[in-house]
Amino acid sequence: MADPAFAGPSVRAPLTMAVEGHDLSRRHGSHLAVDGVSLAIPAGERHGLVGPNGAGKTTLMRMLSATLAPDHGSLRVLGHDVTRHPRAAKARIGVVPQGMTHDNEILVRENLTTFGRYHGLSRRGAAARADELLETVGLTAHARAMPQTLSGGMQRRLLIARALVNDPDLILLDEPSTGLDPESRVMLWDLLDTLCATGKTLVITTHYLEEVERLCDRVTVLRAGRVRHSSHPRRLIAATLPRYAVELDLPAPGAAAREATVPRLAGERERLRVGNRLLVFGDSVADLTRGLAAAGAGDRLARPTSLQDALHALDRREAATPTDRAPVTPAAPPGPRTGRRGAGDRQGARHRARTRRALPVPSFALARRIWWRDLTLFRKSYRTTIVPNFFEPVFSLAALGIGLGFYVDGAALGSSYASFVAPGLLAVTAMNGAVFEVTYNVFVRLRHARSYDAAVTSPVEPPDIALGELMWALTRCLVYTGVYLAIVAALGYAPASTAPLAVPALLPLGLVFACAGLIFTGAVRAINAYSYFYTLVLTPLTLLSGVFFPTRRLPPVLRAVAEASPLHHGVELSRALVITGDLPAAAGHLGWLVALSLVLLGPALYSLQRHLCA
Ligand SMILES: Nc1ncnc2c1ncn2[C@@H]1O[C@H](COP(=O)(O)OP(=O)(O)OP(=O)(O)O)[C@@H](O)[C@H]1O
Repeated sequence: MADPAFAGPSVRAPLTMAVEGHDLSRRHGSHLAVDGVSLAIPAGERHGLVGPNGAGKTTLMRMLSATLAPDHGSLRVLGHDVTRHPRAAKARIGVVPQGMTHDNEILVRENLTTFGRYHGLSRRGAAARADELLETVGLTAHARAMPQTLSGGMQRRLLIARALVNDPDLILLDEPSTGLDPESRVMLWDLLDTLCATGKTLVITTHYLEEVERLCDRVTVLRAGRVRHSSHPRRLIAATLPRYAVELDLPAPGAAAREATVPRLAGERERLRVGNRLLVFGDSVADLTRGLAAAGAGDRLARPTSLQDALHALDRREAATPTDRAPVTPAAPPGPRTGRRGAGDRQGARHRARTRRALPVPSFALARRIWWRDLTLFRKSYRTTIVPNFFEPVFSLAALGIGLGFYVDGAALGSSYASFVAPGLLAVTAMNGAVFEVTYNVFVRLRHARSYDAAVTSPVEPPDIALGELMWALTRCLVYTGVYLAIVAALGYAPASTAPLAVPALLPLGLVFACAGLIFTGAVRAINAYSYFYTLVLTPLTLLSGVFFPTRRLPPVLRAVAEASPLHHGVELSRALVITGDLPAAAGHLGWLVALSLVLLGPALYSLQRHLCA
């Protein structure tokens, strides 16, 4: 826990405000998704965020979770400036996202232990916390299931458990009850009540407004990225409509015309048509009931006016008013404005530049947690991945080095053809062992499974993920080259005493290709693009970089290209250590590979940033 990455203050000072956001804006491309929102949420409050689809709720929630920086404005969450200290904020936040962002490659319980590790828990601590939370959300019996085999409601409960792993002070729930059965919803509400009783702050977005009435101390209504109203739900209702409502059906078509035919009820103060229903509001149940009886609709019961009714009424009034209405209750005192639109655009752009999140420095401690997650997966699936990686070079050596080599005059090469090919294939093994992990596997986690989306809601940042995946790629490189070299040595094709050095010496070659693969992964949109990477880059390199024949046999231009390639340097490095024991030659190639890997490392570490935190 000494690593500053797990940067939550060890003593949690009492806070009065959990969220303080001033004039927050965020664009997605040209679309202004959040537009000048100010939000002040006291610690311990249960705050609802509601609004129609596309209102900007999720975008705002992502800002609160410190995974998306505002373009403009200032935001402090739990006392931390989220653009400057996102890790410290995230260490104390729990996020239940809208989408199912489980890690579908590992078990239900491992999802929780892995996430606990991202939050800095020890292995034992993470395991104990996982068991406790599985019990809390009623998933103990499914601990060893794969997440995608759970029902939708159970998967959502798993997301809720994951959000609680770090015992957060602020819990952000983006539509948490979607897909839950009524019993699970009540269970969720009870759980949230229990959490709030311990002083936690909740921010919840939902389309179930009765949930907001039931759960929230305050509701903020967003529309088109702006705060329209912010108030206690019951105060908002009381300020908008009379206390009671009755609903009458207006059969379609022609509902609008039928509305006019419904006579005014006794006790009616206001009416509102919503679809094919007419809502009639009054201050007294007795008066409305009498009015209904008089109108021949005595089977209808008056009910308390709901938040949904109030929002319908407010929408209607706003639509009927040409200018924007002021909010019923301001959300928070607006912060210093710096010219958000019109003539202020240039100033806004300057401010945007200031509020952009600084690129985080990768944390080795957190990268190690990503590496550990990959190891967890590998322990389960190694039987399927190990075969191609271990045996492909061995088969190539048998077929080409030994089989085809029978017909090749070794005198021209200075050794048998098999001895010539064996160290070349060692370099190819290092390249392939490293590159596969950061291409297909990372692509799927980034674009399809979206498991990294979950990781970045913990203190893990995109460069930590990139570094962890590079470390895992190098681990594979080390294991595969080590085993292959042992086989080569057993067959007598590694005569030099320096041969064992080839395994660590080829790590920079693995790093070059892992970095290149990761940069490619950050750039491509479709998985099909890898066929170009493999067919047009890796295959020609394998065939032309001196693995199977000396590059001097190539035409001059092709030879110059082949000899500049990192694989060629890896092949020559491998031969120098495995066959001739020529350390100065090996050092030259090694230096070249180290230099190239250092050049590629920076872009590789930040290759996932724009996907995950932008
Ligand atoms: N990554 C993105 N790229 C481009 N546009 C986006 C992106 N994310 C959101 N938007 C757009 O920003 C607007 C606000 O989206 P957001 O998801 O924040 O709304 P929401 O209120 O959460 O909607 P819903 O209730 O449907 O979840 C929408 O118009 C949406 O299309």
